[in-house]
Amino acid sequence: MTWLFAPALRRFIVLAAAASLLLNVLALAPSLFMLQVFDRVFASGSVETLTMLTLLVVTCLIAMGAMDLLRARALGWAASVLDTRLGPSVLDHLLQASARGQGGDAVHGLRDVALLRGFLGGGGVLALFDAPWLPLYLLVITAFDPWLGLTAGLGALTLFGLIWLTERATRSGIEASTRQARQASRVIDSALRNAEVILGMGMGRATVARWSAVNDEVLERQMALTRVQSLLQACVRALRQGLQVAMLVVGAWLVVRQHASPGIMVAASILLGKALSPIEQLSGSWRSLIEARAAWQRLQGLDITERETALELPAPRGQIDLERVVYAFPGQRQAVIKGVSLSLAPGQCLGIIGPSGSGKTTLLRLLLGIWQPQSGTVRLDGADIGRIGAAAQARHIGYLPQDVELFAGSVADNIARMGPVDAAAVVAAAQAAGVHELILRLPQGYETPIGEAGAALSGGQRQRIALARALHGQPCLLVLDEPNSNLDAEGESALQQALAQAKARGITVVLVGHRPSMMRSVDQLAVLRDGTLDAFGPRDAVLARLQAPQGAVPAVSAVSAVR
Ligand SMILES: Nc1ncnc2c1ncn2[C@@H]1O[C@H](COP(=O)(O)OP(=O)(O)OP(=O)(O)O)[C@@H](O)[C@H]1O
Repeated sequence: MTWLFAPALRRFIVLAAAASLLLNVLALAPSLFMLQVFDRVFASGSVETLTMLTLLVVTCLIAMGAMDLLRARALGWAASVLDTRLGPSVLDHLLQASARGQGGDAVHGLRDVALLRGFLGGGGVLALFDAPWLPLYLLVITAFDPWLGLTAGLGALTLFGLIWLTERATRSGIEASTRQARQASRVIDSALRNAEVILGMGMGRATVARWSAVNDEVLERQMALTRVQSLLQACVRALRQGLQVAMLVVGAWLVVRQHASPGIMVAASILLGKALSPIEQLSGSWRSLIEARAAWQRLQGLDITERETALELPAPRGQIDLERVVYAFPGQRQAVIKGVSLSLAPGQCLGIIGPSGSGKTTLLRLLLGIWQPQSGTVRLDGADIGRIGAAAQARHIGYLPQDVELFAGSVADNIARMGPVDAAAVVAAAQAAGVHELILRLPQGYETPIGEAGAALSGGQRQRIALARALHGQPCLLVLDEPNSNLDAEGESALQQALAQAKARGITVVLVGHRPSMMRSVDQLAVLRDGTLDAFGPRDAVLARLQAPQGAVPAVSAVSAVR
C-alpha cells in the first residue's frame, strides 16, 4: 500500500495514523476499567474509587470519539486530495494517450482514481490502520498472564495466516476479473461508437453475443471470488469466536488454579475482542484492498508526470520549420515519417498530397505537437512545438481534422472551442469560415444545441462549423486535413474564400487534400510518398516536375487537373 504514502497524501495519512495510535491506546481503557472494578472496587467496596474510575473511563471514551472523528476527517481529506490532484493529471494523460492512439487501458484511469477514493472512505482502510496495533493488545494480555498472551498470539497468527493464504490464492483471480470487466466495457464502448453500422448491417446479435461471452466469464469469476470471500469470512468469524471461548477457558483455568483474578480473565477477553476486530474487518474487505492496490499500480504504470511548464512566448508569426522529422508508431520498428525537412514562411500556404497511407495525417499531427517525433524537431517561430503549451495552442493554432466530431454544447460553444463565448469573436470566426448564414438558418442560430458528436448536423455542416472553430481567435497557423471531403459546391466556395482571407491575414496554412481544386490556392506543394518528401517547392515548379515523364507519379496524377 505504498500509494498511501504518496507525497500529496502523506500528511493526511500521518495524521490518520497518529489518531489511530491514540485511539488504540485509549481503547485499552474499558478493559482496564473492568479489571479495576473486579479486582479493586469489588474487593474494597469503595464508591469513590468506582466514581474516579468511571470519570476516567468516560474521559477516555470521549477522547476516543474525537480521535475516531479526526481519523475519518483525515481520510476524507486524503480522498479529496487524491481526487483533485490525481484526477486532472490522469485526465490530461488520458487525453494525450488517446490522441496518440494509445488509449487502451489508460481510459480506465479515472475509474481507478474513483476506486481509490472509495477505498479511502470505506471500512477496509480503517482496519488497515488498526491492525498494526494488534501487538500492543497482545503485549498487555501477556502482561496479565503469559498463558493468555500465548493463546491470543497463536489465535491472531492463525487468523492472519488464513487471510494471507486467501490473498495469495485469489490475487490473480481478482486481477483477471478486473481485466475481463474492462474488456467487456471496451466491447460496449466500441459497439456504441459504431451503433449506426451495427443497426444498418444487422450486427446486433453478433455484438450482443460477443459482449455476453466476455461478461459471462466476468460473472463466473466474480461468483467464484464471492464464494471464497464468504468462506473466508465464515472461517474467520468461527475462529474468532472459538478463540474467545479458548481465552475464557484458559482464563477460567487460571482463576481456578488461583493464578489469575476473574478481572484479568474478563479484561483479557475484552481486549482480545478489540484486537481481533480489525482482522475480521480485513477478511471482509480484503478484495477491495487488493483492488485498491492494483488500481494504484495501474495508475503508477500510466507514468503521470506534470507537463513541462510551457514557455510563455510572444504571439508567433507562423514560421514553420520541420527538421529531419522521424516518427514511428509505438511498438513499430518501421518509421511512418522518415526524415522530413521543410520550412514555411509566415503567411505561406502549403498543400500536401500523396497516396493513401503515405503519412499526410501523421505529418499534420506532428506539426501540431499532438505526437512527438522520435528524432528531429518541429518548430513554430523557432520554438519546439511540443513545448509551446496548451494555452498558446488554443490561441495561435487552428486545426480541422479529417473526421470532424463536435462536442455536446451549442454551436457558439463549439466555435469558441468550449471555452468562454465571446459573441463578437464567435461571429467573426463564423464569417471568416463563410458559415454565418448557415448558422443563422439553424433552429436556434448560434444557440442551437449539438448532440454528442454533433448528431443534429449533417457531415458538411459539421465540417464548416469546425472550420469556424479552427479560425476562432487569432490563429497564426491553420492546419486543415481534407477540409472539403464533405462539402457541396457552396461549402467548397466558402472554403476557398476562407483560405484567401486567411492568406490575406498572414496566417500560415497547411492543408492536406485529395481533390485538385483544393490545391489551386496553395503557393507551396509537398508530395509525400511512403513517409518521405518526394517533392517540395513552389506549387507550379512541383506540378511541372510531376508532369514531366520521368517524374510522373501515378498516385498524384490528379494534380495535373490543378493547372
Ligand atoms: N494509430 C496508428 N497506429 C499504427 N499505425 C498507424 C496509426 N495511424 C496510422 N497508421 C499508419 O500510418 C501510415 C500513415 O497513415 P496516415 O493516416 O498518416 O496516412 P495518410 O497519408 O493521411 O492517408 P489518407 O490519405 O488515407 O488519409 C499508414 O500506413 C497507417 O496504417
